[in-house]
Amino acid sequence: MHVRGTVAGEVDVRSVSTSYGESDLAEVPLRLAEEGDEPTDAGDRPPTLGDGGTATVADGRETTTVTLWNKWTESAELLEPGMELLVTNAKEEEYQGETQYATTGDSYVVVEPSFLVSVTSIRNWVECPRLYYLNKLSGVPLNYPVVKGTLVHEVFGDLLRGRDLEESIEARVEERGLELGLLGETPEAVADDVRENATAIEGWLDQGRLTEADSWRSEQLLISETFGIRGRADAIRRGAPVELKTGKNLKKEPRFKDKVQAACYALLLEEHGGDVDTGTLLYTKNSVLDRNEETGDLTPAKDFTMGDGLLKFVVRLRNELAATEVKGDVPTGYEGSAKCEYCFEQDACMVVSGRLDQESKAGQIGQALPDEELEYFERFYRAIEEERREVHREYAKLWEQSAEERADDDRALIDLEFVEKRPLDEGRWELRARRTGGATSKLREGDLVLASDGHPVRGDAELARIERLDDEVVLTADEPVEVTRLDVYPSELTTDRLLVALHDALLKGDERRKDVLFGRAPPEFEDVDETFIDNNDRQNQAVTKAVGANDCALIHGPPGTGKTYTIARAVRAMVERGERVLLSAFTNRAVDNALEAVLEQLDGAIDDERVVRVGSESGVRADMQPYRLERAGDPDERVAELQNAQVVAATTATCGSRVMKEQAFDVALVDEAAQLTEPGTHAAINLADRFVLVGDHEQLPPVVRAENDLTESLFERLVERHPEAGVMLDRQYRMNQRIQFFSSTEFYDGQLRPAAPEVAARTLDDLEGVSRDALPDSVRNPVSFVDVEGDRSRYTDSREAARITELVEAYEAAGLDRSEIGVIAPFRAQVSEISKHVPDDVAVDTVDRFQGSSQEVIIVSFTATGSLEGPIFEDYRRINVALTRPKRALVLVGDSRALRTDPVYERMLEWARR
Ligand SMILES: Nc1ncnc2c1ncn2[C@@H]1O[C@H](COP(=O)(O)OP(=O)(O)OP(=O)(O)O)[C@@H](O)[C@H]1O
Repeated sequence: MHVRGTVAGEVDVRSVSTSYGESDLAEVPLRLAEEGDEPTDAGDRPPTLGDGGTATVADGRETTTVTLWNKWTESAELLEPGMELLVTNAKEEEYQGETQYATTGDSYVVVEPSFLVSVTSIRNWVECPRLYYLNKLSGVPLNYPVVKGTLVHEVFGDLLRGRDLEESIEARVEERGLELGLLGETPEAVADDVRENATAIEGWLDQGRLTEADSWRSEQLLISETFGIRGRADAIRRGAPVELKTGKNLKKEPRFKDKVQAACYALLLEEHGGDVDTGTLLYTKNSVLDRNEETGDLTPAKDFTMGDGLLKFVVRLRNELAATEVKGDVPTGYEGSAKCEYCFEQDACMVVSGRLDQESKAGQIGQALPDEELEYFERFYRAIEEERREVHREYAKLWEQSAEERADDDRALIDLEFVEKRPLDEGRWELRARRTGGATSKLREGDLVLASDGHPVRGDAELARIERLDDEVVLTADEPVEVTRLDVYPSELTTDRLLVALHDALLKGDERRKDVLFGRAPPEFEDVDETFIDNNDRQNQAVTKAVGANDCALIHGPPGTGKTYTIARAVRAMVERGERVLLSAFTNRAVDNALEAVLEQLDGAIDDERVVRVGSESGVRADMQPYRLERAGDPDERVAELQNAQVVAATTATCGSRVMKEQAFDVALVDEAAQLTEPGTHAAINLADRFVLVGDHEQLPPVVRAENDLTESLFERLVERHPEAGVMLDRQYRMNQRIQFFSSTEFYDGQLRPAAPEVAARTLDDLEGVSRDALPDSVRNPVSFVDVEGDRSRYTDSREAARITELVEAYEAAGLDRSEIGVIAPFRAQVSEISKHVPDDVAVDTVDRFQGSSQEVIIVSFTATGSLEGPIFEDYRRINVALTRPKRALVLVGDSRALRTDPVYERMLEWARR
């Protein structure tokens, strides 16, 4: 029986005498999880307690005592009230009329099981908890051993999938052309190096194949909901894990930390029904060594027996890590037994400890950062870790939510009909499935997803890339899965990069930059005596500031005010001054938009080859593909392409990649800066001497899961701190004057004005073949309100949807093309509801997907009836975005009685009905 619940009080740890001698025990008061809080695995349900049995009832749940015996007391010592605890295979005991539980010889004790620790983290932790922390802060750098290790792993996977050795080496080395170029390596030398390692693998595989019973699977993504561990095993042979190490090991036994890693996979496999009693470590370098020079055991493959004791030890290690993270503690190194004098990272460790003024076993060197910087670091470290917890909750939803719930939440595509699996040339697979029903989802072409045969955790699942997504789904994956379901794969990559950006900004950051960021010095500007834009004063001022900034400039651009145009003009001016420019933004779409405008501005001012777009093939828009930096190929050529580029465009996330982190720029221009968290902004501006942030803090805030310091952008903070560094663009080129009015008064102190009379006066009549006279009276004006008494559902409104369908038809009848109409709704459910009724070429979506774009006509569905609990669009900034998308006509559809209960919406109603 599994017992799961929340620690409800202090844990009592003590020793007692038993018939076996002295034993340790810990008594944990536990508030049991209710049935239904738990995954619905039959048989493993939490116990239902009978009437009489239990001691106290808190929060309507039963509190009981769970006794953890012997070594598990180590995990018990980590517990604090409020933490989650899971005990597997517990036994039930009656004590003074109360039902209690205790561990048995088969039990595992898991602290915070929903904190999903990666196998790599556990491996780092066993080496040294402090090392684990340092790795988190500084990320994986671009260096040859790392790249070589990746290559050898890739070739190993290829060999297992039956690819020819030479073909694999050649292809894999070619794929990493750019990285190898940056490292100054030649393909020949790298191929030799990889070949040496791979030969060991091949030889060993050939031996292995002698046995009939050998069954292999290359890489497998495994997630354990019981142990709270996830990872990707290099290979599974006859159900047991095989781990590849590119180093040497001359001992008979695998290294302890490697065993720990293999044991993690064993736990994962056992949860998936396996029974694992051995593990294999393959030290590829061993086979290269010269027998005459080295003594010891040169066999590359080392098997070991996976005892129960090791598996339990690994779970305790994991518990240590999870408890530390959940409490928000920083490891000191004293938790483990590693010796600092043997550690390669000792110096780095001391520097970080010294600068962040942290206790550490290695000691400290150097001077601590100023207090405000330390406070900033700690605040954001905590915020990022909270964000990570939210990502972990996303993982937990993979098993906590039913397939239908996930589909409704837009996190999965379910009920696919498997069509076929087809082997591809490189040993990979193409998987095809048909969509049944018209389900929409967040998933997009190019996304990495969990493809499964029914359940992403309990079934057969593998990471796959969506190649095509229409009526049919086409995926590529390393292993064939009979796919019937796709799930959004939560990723910690973004969180990891935020942490590294924070670390780099504070610990490697320039002092002058930090003086400005922390308000210790005002930003400085050079005089620039040149007119860049002659028909718009503020735009001209903005470019002047951007060009003349020694530190930073801030361009505040309300909707349609020519932000992109201004950025492009500034980039041209910088390029003409011979500067190297990084062009960045939060989304790929914004990067491509800005780049398009820059190319238009540059118009031959520099060679096309000197403009480079860094991003994945699926992320970059089709018309920008010619500028996309190809990663594969000849290292020298690839690296020259990047180094010679004078303008490099990439998302802020990509700016945190290993390749981009090696680049340096004179200036970084960041669009959509108000949508970026502070560390997210650092990722881009860390790479440049000066920076220009462009955005609008009255539109969408940063996209984060947790509610904390990450919700305010660096842009917004700096606009407040250094108003003198900012310029607000005030002329808009988009909206009819009536449309613009509400947003201008409500959000921009009435400062926003039409840039020209033609803009102010634009109506649908200007469009060819469109006549407003053909429209119903109620929507003839540029702004109108259509009152619909709602249907009282929470997230949908069928009456509004029906009315919107009629409106779309009316616009069409008046001569408007359907693609000129956009419909915005606050909830995904209402978006689906409306999409069912209106034709496909009408864009229907939530506000977030409309930011940065515009349409001739926008219809907003408010989806509220009766009373409002708060702003419908969560945040007034969202309504600002919705109302400023149209150029010529805006129709608000909603229940006026509900809207009137909120002062902002009430003013909006007055305006719309005027
Ligand atoms: N100074 C200018 N002179 C003439 N046209 C301009 C000027 N500035 C901007 N425009 C035009 O106004 C339109 C909107 O400009 P742009 O796309 O740069 O706006 P934006 O502020 O980036 O929009 P959004 O708020 O959606 O991000 C474009 O067609 C652009 O060419």
